[in-house]
Amino acid sequence: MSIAPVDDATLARLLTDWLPEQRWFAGKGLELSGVRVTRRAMMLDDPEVLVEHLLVDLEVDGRPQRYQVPIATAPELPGDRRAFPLTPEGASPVVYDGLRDPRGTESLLRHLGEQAEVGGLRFRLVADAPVPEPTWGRLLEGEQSNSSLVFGDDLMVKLFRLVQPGVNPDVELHAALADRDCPAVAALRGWVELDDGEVGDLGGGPTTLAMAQEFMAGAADGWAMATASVRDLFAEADLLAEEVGTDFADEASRLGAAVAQVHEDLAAATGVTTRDGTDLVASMRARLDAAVAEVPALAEYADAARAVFDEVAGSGPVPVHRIHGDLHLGQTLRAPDRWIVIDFEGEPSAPLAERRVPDSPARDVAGILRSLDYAAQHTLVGVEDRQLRFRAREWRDRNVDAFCSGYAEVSDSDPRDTGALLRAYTLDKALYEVVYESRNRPGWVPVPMGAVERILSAG
Ligand SMILES: Nc1ncnc2c1ncn2[C@@H]1O[C@H](COP(=O)(O)OP(=O)(O)O)[C@@H](O)[C@H]1O
Ligand SMILES: O=P(O)(O)O[C@H]1O[C@H](CO)[C@@H](O[C@H]2O[C@H](CO)[C@@H](O)[C@H](O)[C@H]2O)[C@H](O)[C@H]1O
Repeated sequence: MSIAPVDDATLARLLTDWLPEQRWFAGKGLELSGVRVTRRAMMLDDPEVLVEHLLVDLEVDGRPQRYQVPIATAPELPGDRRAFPLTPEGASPVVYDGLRDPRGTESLLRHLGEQAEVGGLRFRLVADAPVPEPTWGRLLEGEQSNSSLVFGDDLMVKLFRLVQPGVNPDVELHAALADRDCPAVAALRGWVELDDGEVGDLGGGPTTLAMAQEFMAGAADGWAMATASVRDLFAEADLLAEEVGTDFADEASRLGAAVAQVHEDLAAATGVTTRDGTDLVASMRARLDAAVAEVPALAEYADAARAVFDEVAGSGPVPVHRIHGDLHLGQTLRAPDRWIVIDFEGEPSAPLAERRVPDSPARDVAGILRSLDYAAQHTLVGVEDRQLRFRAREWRDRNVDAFCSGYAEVSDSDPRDTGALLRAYTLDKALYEVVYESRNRPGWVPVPMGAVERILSAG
């Protein structure tokens, strides 16, 4: 017996309740309206299950967003796993998350292996990529803005949830880095794209929907490693940082070298130009104004912060090239043999055109320096222990130095020599973090607020 797909209007109604519950939904807590299914494509038409690919348009607080949502429709939920149903209990047929159906994920991999064109979706492998053996995919359960499936032990496919017209920078920059044989990223294996005349407003060219890349089994997250090192230092009251078994300095130095390698290769692959200092700080000034408006406690720092940005504005042209753009320790992985940098998508909610503007590598360096400060300080919010505070600063300064030394071994510039520029980017990131934390983790606000104060008092 064949299964009938649920109609568009019913789907839109089900999605209105279901989307806000999804981890990757970017409009949490905001008003959701106007949910419409604007595109449907059949990915698997099996007697036991239908798997469809949907593009869903909606408004979040009055602003348009487009998501891709694979769904499965079947007589019943797949037995042994949580399927995240859209339909209420007892409904028949059931509609549920298509990425949680093994038959659905296997069909996705089969399309990729065959470089198929299905319902207008083009599945592509890079020239020398191994053709994957069909198998089902396991969905990663971390806090992600996208959804990643792992197949076997060496392939990962990430679906970009928010769909914007054009090539996603994650695929674009992984491809550029692959051309340079950059060792500090996972190998790009393929992608899925849509060249869509039907929807009309996708822009005409290819729009990236997903990226396939090498899965680094057994890799450790940079943030997890750094925070484990800090915890161990705090537990060993009598030892210096270099005497603790999990001292991070050698790793920080290797990470610095890896980030510098990524920058060298991005510069070579995408070209170096210059931007005037005034242009470069325009977004920093705007962010400062918006941050002060949202978090009034920042007002007392505003004049001093403006002076930091003015210094860069008056400094003439600054070399720029494509960079990562959203780098922090959570975007780094320590594979058994090397560090790699992941997730070159940039800030998913920013327009693609903005994310593709060349910028100074100092922005990425500042991202890691801020992250090292976070790793050292975030457990000490509200803790008065002066000894621990001293040790946290010591850990941070030691690892900032190690990271910069490692960076300077590969690059022809040492981040510590880029004074005013690095200071401006670090301040800009700390201001962004004050707003981010006040919205998401108010208890953590003192971490970036302390950094704003420190950066400005060091002037
Ligand atoms: N190539 C990879 N190999 C192994 N794990 C990876 C790889 N890329 C990403 N990951 C894991 O998946 C998580 C999410 O990846 P990421 O690219 O940051 O997704 P998102 O864009 O959703 O934030 C990472 O935190 C990391 O743990
Ligand atoms: O989701 P993204 O990876 O794009 O980044 C957002 O969330 C990050 C938190 O996960 C946030 O990072 C801040 O906290 C980190 C520790 O949890 C710390 O390592 C970073 O240095 C700090 O900026 C990031 O700012 C935000 O954009």
